[in-house]
Amino acid sequence: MPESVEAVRSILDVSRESAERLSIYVDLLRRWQKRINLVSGKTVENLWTRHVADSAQALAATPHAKRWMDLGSGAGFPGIVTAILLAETPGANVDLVESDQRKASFLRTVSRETGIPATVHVARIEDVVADWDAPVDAVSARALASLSELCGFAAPLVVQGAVAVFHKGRDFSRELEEANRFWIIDLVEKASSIEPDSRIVVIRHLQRR
Ligand SMILES: C[S@@+](CC[C@H](N)C(=O)[O-])C[C@H]1O[C@@H](n2cnc3c(N)ncnc32)[C@H](O)[C@@H]1O
Repeated sequence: MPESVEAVRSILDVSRESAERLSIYVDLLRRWQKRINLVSGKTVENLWTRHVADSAQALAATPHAKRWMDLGSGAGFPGIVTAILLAETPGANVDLVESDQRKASFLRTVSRETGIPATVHVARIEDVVADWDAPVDAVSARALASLSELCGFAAPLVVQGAVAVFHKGRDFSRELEEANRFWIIDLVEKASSIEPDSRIVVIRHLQRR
Protein backbone atom coordinates (compact mmCIF):
# COMPACT_ATOMS: atom_id res chain seq x y z
CA MET A 1 0.00 0.00 0.00
CA PRO A 2 1.35 3.52 -0.81
CA GLU A 3 2.84 5.59 2.01
CA SER A 4 0.69 8.62 1.22
CA VAL A 5 -2.88 9.84 1.53
CA GLU A 6 -3.79 7.15 -1.04
CA ALA A 7 -3.54 4.61 1.81
CA VAL A 8 -6.38 6.49 3.55
CA ARG A 9 -8.33 6.69 0.28
CA SER A 10 -8.32 2.89 0.23
CA ILE A 11 -10.52 3.09 3.36
CA LEU A 12 -12.83 6.05 2.59
CA ASP A 13 -13.18 9.22 0.49
CA VAL A 14 -10.77 12.00 1.46
CA SER A 15 -11.43 15.57 0.33
CA ARG A 16 -8.59 17.82 -0.87
CA GLU A 17 -8.92 19.85 2.36
CA SER A 18 -8.71 16.73 4.54
CA ALA A 19 -5.71 15.47 2.54
CA GLU A 20 -3.92 18.77 3.23
CA ARG A 21 -4.75 18.58 6.94
CA LEU A 22 -3.55 14.96 7.11
CA SER A 23 -0.23 16.00 5.54
CA ILE A 24 0.19 18.80 8.12
CA TYR A 25 -0.55 16.25 10.88
CA VAL A 26 1.95 13.69 9.57
CA ASP A 27 4.64 16.39 9.19
CA LEU A 28 4.06 17.60 12.76
CA LEU A 29 4.16 14.05 14.07
CA ARG A 30 7.49 13.35 12.34
CA ARG A 31 8.92 16.58 13.82
CA TRP A 32 7.65 15.98 17.37
CA GLN A 33 8.69 12.32 17.27
CA LYS A 34 12.33 13.51 17.41
CA ARG A 35 11.63 15.02 20.85
CA ILE A 36 8.98 12.78 22.41
CA ASN A 37 8.03 9.18 21.79
CA LEU A 38 4.65 9.49 20.10
CA VAL A 39 4.60 6.23 18.12
CA SER A 40 6.79 3.14 18.12
CA GLY A 41 10.02 4.00 16.26
CA LYS A 42 9.70 1.05 13.90
CA THR A 43 6.35 2.33 12.58
CA VAL A 44 7.52 5.87 11.68
CA GLU A 45 8.37 4.84 8.11
CA ASN A 46 4.80 3.55 7.67
CA LEU A 47 2.83 6.31 9.40
CA TRP A 48 0.29 6.61 6.57
CA THR A 49 -0.67 2.94 6.54
CA ARG A 50 0.07 1.69 10.06
CA HIS A 51 -1.51 4.65 11.85
CA VAL A 52 -3.44 7.09 9.63
CA ALA A 53 -5.25 4.65 7.31
CA ASP A 54 -5.68 2.19 10.16
CA SER A 55 -7.35 4.96 12.22
CA ALA A 56 -9.66 5.96 9.36
CA GLN A 57 -11.36 2.59 9.79
CA ALA A 58 -13.11 3.89 12.93
CA LEU A 59 -15.06 6.54 11.01
CA ALA A 60 -15.57 4.16 8.08
CA ALA A 61 -17.23 1.71 10.51
CA THR A 62 -19.58 4.39 11.89
CA PRO A 63 -19.92 6.99 9.11
CA HIS A 64 -23.00 8.76 10.53
CA ALA A 65 -21.40 9.58 13.89
CA LYS A 66 -20.44 13.27 14.18
CA ARG A 67 -19.77 13.74 17.90
CA TRP A 68 -16.92 11.49 19.03
CA MET A 69 -14.96 10.84 22.17
CA ASP A 70 -11.54 9.20 21.68
CA LEU A 71 -10.09 7.49 24.77
CA GLY A 72 -6.30 7.41 25.35
CA SER A 73 -5.59 9.34 22.15
CA GLY A 74 -1.78 9.28 22.45
CA ALA A 75 -0.44 10.77 19.22
CA GLY A 76 -4.02 11.15 17.92
CA PHE A 77 -5.02 7.70 16.69
CA PRO A 78 -7.79 7.43 15.79
CA GLY A 79 -9.20 10.68 17.28
CA ILE A 80 -7.21 13.27 15.31
CA VAL A 81 -7.75 11.35 12.06
CA THR A 82 -11.49 11.25 12.77
CA ALA A 83 -11.55 15.01 13.49
CA ILE A 84 -9.65 15.77 10.26
CA LEU A 85 -11.99 13.61 8.19
CA LEU A 86 -15.02 15.32 9.79
CA ALA A 87 -13.61 18.87 9.65
CA GLU A 88 -16.02 19.98 6.93
CA THR A 89 -19.06 18.27 8.50
CA PRO A 90 -21.34 20.77 10.31
CA GLY A 91 -21.78 19.92 14.00
CA ALA A 92 -18.82 17.53 14.15
CA ASN A 93 -16.57 17.44 17.20
CA VAL A 94 -14.05 15.01 18.67
CA ASP A 95 -13.20 15.06 22.39
CA LEU A 96 -9.71 13.63 22.87
CA VAL A 97 -8.89 12.24 26.33
CA GLU A 98 -5.19 11.82 27.10
CA SER A 99 -3.57 11.93 30.54
CA ASP A 100 0.03 12.47 29.35
CA GLN A 101 0.83 16.21 29.35
CA ARG A 102 3.35 16.09 26.51
CA LYS A 103 1.11 14.07 24.22
CA ALA A 104 -1.77 16.41 25.05
CA SER A 105 0.45 19.40 24.05
CA PHE A 106 1.08 17.67 20.74
CA LEU A 107 -2.66 17.05 20.23
CA ARG A 108 -3.43 20.73 20.98
CA THR A 109 -0.75 21.83 18.50
CA VAL A 110 -2.20 19.61 15.75
CA SER A 111 -5.71 20.86 16.52
CA ARG A 112 -4.59 24.50 16.29
CA GLU A 113 -2.44 24.10 13.16
CA THR A 114 -5.08 22.16 11.23
CA GLY A 115 -8.14 24.04 12.51
CA ILE A 116 -10.05 20.84 13.26
CA PRO A 117 -13.11 20.48 15.52
CA ALA A 118 -11.24 18.78 18.39
CA THR A 119 -11.13 19.42 22.15
CA VAL A 120 -8.25 18.03 24.19
CA HIS A 121 -8.88 16.89 27.78
CA VAL A 122 -5.69 16.34 29.77
CA ALA A 123 -7.25 14.00 32.27
CA ARG A 124 -7.93 10.41 33.17
CA ILE A 125 -10.63 8.68 31.14
CA GLU A 126 -12.43 7.48 34.28
CA ASP A 127 -12.83 11.09 35.53
CA VAL A 128 -13.92 12.54 32.17
CA VAL A 129 -16.51 9.84 31.49
CA ALA A 130 -17.89 9.95 35.05
CA ASP A 131 -18.65 13.69 34.74
CA TRP A 132 -19.73 13.66 31.07
CA ASP A 133 -23.21 14.95 30.23
CA ALA A 134 -22.99 16.05 26.56
CA PRO A 135 -24.32 13.84 23.74
CA VAL A 136 -21.78 11.50 22.12
CA ASP A 137 -22.51 9.49 18.95
CA ALA A 138 -19.40 7.29 19.04
CA VAL A 139 -16.55 6.46 21.40
CA SER A 140 -13.26 5.14 20.00
CA ALA A 141 -10.11 3.57 21.43
CA ARG A 142 -7.05 1.96 19.89
CA ALA A 143 -4.17 0.19 21.65
CA LEU A 144 -5.48 1.26 25.04
CA ALA A 145 -6.72 -1.68 27.12
CA SER A 146 -8.36 -5.11 27.05
CA LEU A 147 -11.90 -5.36 25.68
CA SER A 148 -13.27 -5.86 29.20
CA GLU A 149 -11.56 -2.69 30.46
CA LEU A 150 -12.70 -0.76 27.38
CA CYS A 151 -16.29 -1.84 28.08
CA GLY A 152 -15.89 -0.41 31.60
CA PHE A 153 -14.62 2.93 30.24
CA ALA A 154 -17.25 3.22 27.51
CA ALA A 155 -20.35 1.76 29.20
CA PRO A 156 -21.69 5.06 30.63
CA LEU A 157 -21.58 6.57 27.11
CA VAL A 158 -22.98 3.46 25.35
CA VAL A 159 -25.87 3.36 27.83
CA GLN A 160 -26.66 6.94 26.75
CA GLY A 161 -26.74 5.89 23.06
CA ALA A 162 -23.13 6.11 21.87
CA VAL A 163 -21.68 3.38 19.64
CA ALA A 164 -18.28 2.05 20.74
CA VAL A 165 -15.70 1.50 17.98
CA PHE A 166 -12.54 -0.30 19.09
CA HIS A 167 -9.46 -1.38 17.18
CA LYS A 168 -8.54 -4.86 18.40
CA GLY A 169 -5.53 -7.05 17.68
CA ARG A 170 -4.82 -10.73 17.42
CA ASP A 171 -5.75 -11.41 21.09
CA PHE A 172 -9.34 -10.47 20.36
CA SER A 173 -10.89 -13.95 20.78
CA ARG A 174 -9.32 -14.38 24.22
CA GLU A 175 -10.30 -10.81 25.21
CA LEU A 176 -13.89 -11.42 24.09
CA GLU A 177 -14.07 -14.61 26.12
CA GLU A 178 -12.92 -12.69 29.21
CA ALA A 179 -15.21 -9.71 28.55
CA ASN A 180 -18.23 -12.03 28.12
CA ARG A 181 -17.81 -13.09 31.75
CA PHE A 182 -18.55 -9.55 32.93
CA TRP A 183 -20.57 -7.97 30.13
CA ILE A 184 -23.51 -8.74 27.84
CA ILE A 185 -22.16 -7.33 24.57
CA ASP A 186 -24.00 -6.74 21.29
CA LEU A 187 -20.99 -6.66 19.00
CA VAL A 188 -20.19 -6.69 15.28
CA GLU A 189 -16.61 -7.25 14.14
CA LYS A 190 -15.05 -6.38 10.82
CA ALA A 191 -11.64 -7.58 9.59
CA SER A 192 -9.07 -4.77 9.43
CA SER A 193 -8.11 -3.77 5.89
CA ILE A 194 -4.68 -2.72 7.16
CA GLU A 195 -3.46 -5.10 9.85
CA PRO A 196 -3.77 -8.86 9.28
CA ASP A 197 -5.40 -10.58 12.31
CA SER A 198 -6.78 -7.26 13.58
CA ARG A 199 -10.37 -6.07 13.52
CA ILE A 200 -12.65 -3.14 14.11
CA VAL A 201 -15.22 -3.97 16.75
CA VAL A 202 -18.52 -2.05 16.88
CA ILE A 203 -20.61 -2.28 20.05
CA ARG A 204 -24.14 -0.86 20.12
CA HIS A 205 -25.42 -2.30 23.40
CA LEU A 206 -23.54 -3.10 26.56
CA GLN A 207 -24.77 -4.27 29.94
CA ARG A 208 -22.90 -5.40 33.03
CA ARG A 209 -23.77 -8.98 34.09
C1 LIG B 1 -0.53 2.71 23.86
S1 LIG B 1 -1.06 4.36 23.75
C2 LIG B 1 -2.13 4.33 22.33
C3 LIG B 1 -2.34 5.69 21.78
C4 LIG B 1 -3.22 5.77 20.52
N1 LIG B 1 -4.61 5.47 20.83
C5 LIG B 1 -2.72 4.89 19.41
O1 LIG B 1 -3.42 3.99 18.97
O2 LIG B 1 -1.56 5.10 18.96
C6 LIG B 1 -2.23 4.54 25.08
C7 LIG B 1 -2.44 5.99 25.47
O3 LIG B 1 -3.49 6.06 26.42
C8 LIG B 1 -3.12 6.94 27.47
N2 LIG B 1 -3.84 6.45 28.67
C9 LIG B 1 -3.72 5.23 29.24
N3 LIG B 1 -4.58 5.11 30.28
C10 LIG B 1 -5.24 6.30 30.38
C11 LIG B 1 -6.26 6.80 31.24
N4 LIG B 1 -6.75 6.04 32.23
N5 LIG B 1 -6.72 8.06 31.04
C12 LIG B 1 -6.21 8.83 30.03
N6 LIG B 1 -5.26 8.41 29.16
C13 LIG B 1 -4.77 7.16 29.34
C14 LIG B 1 -1.61 6.83 27.58
O4 LIG B 1 -1.04 8.01 28.12
C15 LIG B 1 -1.22 6.62 26.12
O5 LIG B 1 -0.93 7.83 25.48
